[in-house]
Amino acid sequence: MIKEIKNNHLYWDGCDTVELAENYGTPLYVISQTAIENECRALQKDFIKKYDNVHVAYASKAFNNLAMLKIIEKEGLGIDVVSGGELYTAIQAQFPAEHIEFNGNNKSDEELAIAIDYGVGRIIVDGSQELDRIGEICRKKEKKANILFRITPEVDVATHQFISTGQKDSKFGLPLDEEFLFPILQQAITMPEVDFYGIHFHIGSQLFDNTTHLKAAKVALELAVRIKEKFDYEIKELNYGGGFGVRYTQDDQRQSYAYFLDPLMALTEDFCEKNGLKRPAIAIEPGRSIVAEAGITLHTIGSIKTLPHIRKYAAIDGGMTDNVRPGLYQAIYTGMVANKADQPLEETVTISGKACESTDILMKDLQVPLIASGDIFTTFTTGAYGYAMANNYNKLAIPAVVLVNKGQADIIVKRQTYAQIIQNERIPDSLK
Ligand SMILES: Cc1ncc(COP(=O)(O)O)c(C=O)c1O
Ligand SMILES: N[C@@H](CCCC[NH3+])C(=O)O
Repeated sequence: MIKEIKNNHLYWDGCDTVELAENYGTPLYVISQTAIENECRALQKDFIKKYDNVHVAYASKAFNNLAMLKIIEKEGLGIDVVSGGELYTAIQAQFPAEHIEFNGNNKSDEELAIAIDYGVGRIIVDGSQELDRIGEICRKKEKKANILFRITPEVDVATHQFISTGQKDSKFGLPLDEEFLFPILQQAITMPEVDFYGIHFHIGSQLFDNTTHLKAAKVALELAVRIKEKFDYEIKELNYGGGFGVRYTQDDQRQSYAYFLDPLMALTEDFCEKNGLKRPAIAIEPGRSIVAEAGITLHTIGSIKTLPHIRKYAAIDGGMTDNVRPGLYQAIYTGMVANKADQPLEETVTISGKACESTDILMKDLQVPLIASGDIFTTFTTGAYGYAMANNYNKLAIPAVVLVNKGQADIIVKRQTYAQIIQNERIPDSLK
């Protein structure tokens, strides 16, 4: 049990969250190592050990730091990175190069050069000019890169439009039009600097229905057939992306990995057999599903305001700076008062952040015990895209992250200091 209630306090992976707040301060991200390991082990069981020639690249954008990458490596998964910064972190964590996949719709020459020098396992090409630039860098360095092309499978998914990525009009992926796509594929097949592995898609995030993955897989498989017909070339790998939804509220019906992956694998095997293709390696890139539910955020309640006949606001010592998702995607979260975990729910409050922004509302009209300044407020399911999207708006410091594991707690990211917030600022001589 990751979540437990003992002595009126919320415990997370064996640690008293009220004590954590006292010891490390708030806001504080608390991440359960056990919960992350459980997700990785579910992927091992339902995918890696169940099927031949498959692998998982954790989409590290969800939560990327040295400790997390060490857990992922220990659990036998690879990673996906999308920037020089994420790649740098992976290199510092000594993450094995061959298990790194490099995505991104605008990789710079510098980023590509670092990736090629380190020898990353795959580069997912997402643009017609990128292939030339990879070729040039590889030529200069006398190296060869394994590449896939990210395509736009033209499926519309049931999620917030801001996190859907596979529709026809998208900044991600290459369009399917053969006139556009085939010359680039031909170039990849003939270029000595790259090994053309295959096709990649990622259709969106926080998905609960497997049918859109299936539709997109069919599009990718049909493309594999067209590539074989046209170029007499069989692709070696298909990457079906991530996007598996998690529980933010009780309304979110989380599905197992098998619910998505079994039909995907069945479709793939069946399609390949019927169309005379050798079944390619299959990769997936889950981010959110590995880490979201492992994480909570602790805040201290400060100012409490009652607007007569309207509502009661309780403000926390963070907000959209440590969790931008409610403001950005109208994301709904659940929470509780960690130091009153056993007490009856007696009032309705709206939890607001402290940023100077009206959209900085974390939860609207939440049922809580009688709330008081100094209470420790917990938000659940903040492990993915919480710390990862934290920002310094209003010059608030990025919170610390503590890793908890069966009663042990360890800081894995220190709280940012005010001095660190302004460390790159300078006053020009003309203003001195
Ligand atoms: C290319 C790619 N792969 C994987 C992911 C991970 O998605 P999720 O966190 O929903 O599993 C994303 C982000 O949405 C992505 O853009
Ligand atoms: N940042 C998004 C997920 C990434 C979507 C784009 N790849 C979220 O918090 O839901």
